[in-house]
Order: sequence, then C-alpha cells, then structure tokens
Amino acid sequence: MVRMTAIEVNGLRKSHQGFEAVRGVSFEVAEGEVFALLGRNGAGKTTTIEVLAGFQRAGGGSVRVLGHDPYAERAAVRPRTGIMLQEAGFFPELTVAQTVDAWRGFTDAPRPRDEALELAGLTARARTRVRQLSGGEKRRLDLALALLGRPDVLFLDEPTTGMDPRARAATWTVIRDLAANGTTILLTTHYLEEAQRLASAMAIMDEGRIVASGGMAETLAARGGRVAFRLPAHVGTGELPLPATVTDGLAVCRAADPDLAAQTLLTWAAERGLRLEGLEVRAATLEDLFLEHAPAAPGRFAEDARGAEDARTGESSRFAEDAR
Ligand SMILES: Nc1ncnc2c1ncn2[C@@H]1O[C@H](COP(=O)(O)OP(=O)(O)OP(=O)(O)O)[C@@H](O)[C@H]1O
Repeated sequence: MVRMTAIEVNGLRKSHQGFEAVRGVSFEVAEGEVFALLGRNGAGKTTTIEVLAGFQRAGGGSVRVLGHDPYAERAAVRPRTGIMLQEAGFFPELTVAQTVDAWRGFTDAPRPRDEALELAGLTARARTRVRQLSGGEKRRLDLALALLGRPDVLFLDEPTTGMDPRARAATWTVIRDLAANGTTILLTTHYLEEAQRLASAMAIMDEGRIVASGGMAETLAARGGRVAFRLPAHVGTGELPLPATVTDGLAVCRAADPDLAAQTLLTWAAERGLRLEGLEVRAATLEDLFLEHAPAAPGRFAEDARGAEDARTGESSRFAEDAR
C-alpha cells in the first residue's frame, strides 16, 4: 500500500509580536504515522501545531494537512482533525459527561459519549465535576474530546503531562491503536522515552529550527551507543583499547556497535586481570540525541541537563517498568 502524505510543512515561518518562534521548518508525516516533534521549552513546537491546526496563519512557507491549507481551507480540514492543546478551556462546574455532551453538540457524527469516556479511561469519573479532576484526569478529558470526531489527523501537545504511569501506558495504547487504524498523529512531549516508544519518525526543534530529524529506528541506529565503566585504579585513559572520555572516574566509550566495544574492553581487562566495575552497555536513546542537539542554555539549566544525563538510565528503566 502506498502511504499518502497527511501533513506537509515546507519552510514554515511564524512570528509572535516580532519574535520569530518558527524559522523555516520543513517535515512530512505519512498517513497513519506517529510523528514526534521534540525540543526544549520555547523551541516552537506549539506554534507549529497551532499553524497546522489552522488556529494561526503561516507567516512564511506553506503547510498542508490532508492536502489543504488548514487556515484558508479551515472548513475542509477542521472536521477531520482532533487537537489536544496544552491548556484546555473547560467549564469547571460541568461534569465530565456534561462536558463531553456539550462538545458532541459541536461535532459532526460524534462518537457516543460512553465510547469517548472509555477510550480516555474516564468512565468512572463521568459524574465528577471538571474542577474536581486531577491534572492527569483533565488531560484524559482533553483526549476524549479530541477523539470525539474520529479524526483522520490528531495533534497532541504534551498529551500525557501529569498522568500517572498507568494512565500514560493506557494513553500509549490508545495512540498506537488509532495509528494502526490509519489516524495520523503528530505529538509533542518532553518524555523522550514516550516519543521513542510511540513515534516512527521525529524532528528535534531548537530556537525555531529543526536540528535533527528522520526515522526513529534509523536515526538511533546511526548514532551508535556507549559503553561505560569505572576506570580501574592505576590505569590511564591512553592504556584502554578504545578511545574514551573519563569524568569523575567514569570512562565512556562511544561506539557504532556497543556490544562489540564491550567485548573488546572485557577481553582487554581479562588479559590484565582487571575488573570493569559498573560496566553498562547501552544502545543510543532519544535522550542522548536530544541532549546532543538541543543543549541547555548556559546557567542553571545546563547543570540540570547534566544531572539528567547521569540519572538517565535509572529513571527511564523505572518508568518503563511502571508502564509495562
Ligand atoms: N502569543 C505569543 N506571543 C509572544 N510570544 C509567544 C507567543 N506564543 C509563543 N511565544 C514565544 O514563541 C516561542 C516558541 O513558543 P512555543 O510555545 O511554540 O514553544 P514550545 O516549543 O511549544 O515550548 P514548550 O515546550 O515550553 O511548550 C517562545 O519563546 C514563546 O515565548
């Protein structure tokens, strides 16, 4: 089957009050694909989504959603798209069920209320007032509303922020099922493991430009991985069989094939009667790529980013287990 292009972005530019938030961005998303648009705060992701959803006119370049200009041909595009923005405008005194019913009134051929609530895992909260929902539950209500019109294209801006691990895993299943049934999904997220698991293609934005993009599997394979271990006492970096950087006694070798690099290092160590304490072999993760291409601004957040790199392995595997 030939997959059509559902979203086309060509040289998109967009300014807010003289500040150019998006500076010539191009990418394509195939029908039924999950595409992750990534980048640190302020990179221009939401602005791009707002243009794609037809809320704002492109300042330069062109965008097409399902073959149409989403701003000029809004009537053709809007009924076929669903959107979950970061800030939902709910009425706090309505219940969840009343909110869905109100939204159904604005939607052509909407899903039944119960089906939408079930998809978003909100069946048990149907009679709860919106103001009493937790942050994660509000995101789930947003998801229910975005899915009401059975959209062909779904824009999800940080869809799982505030969700607990179980709700997040359930949302991933919904997203995967929708894509398997042909829905095209463009999502932004700061949870890189989420992007790595869900998306088959991605682009990393920084300061309004794309700094890395491509198929998820291919891009990660091309980056290679790393082997880390405690540098044995009295061994100099120059004695190692592979180039390594050493920080605070932790040696890190980057390698296209990290398994092979680990074998080389272990053989070398065994021949000398040395142990490689804390040996860790890892394929590249999206987080590696992200930290490389979207470095933190100088100052406090630069240090946070380094902390994230050190803590990364433990954090992401804990999350992975919770979510399984
Ligand atoms: N309405 C607006 N008026 C002025 N500046 C804006 C407006 N909306 C966004 N910006 C600025 O444009 C830049 C890009 O914002 P945008 O919301 O697109 O980033 P983002 O990548 O979605 O960030 P985040 O991850 O924090 O959501 C930011 O510097 C932001 O301050």
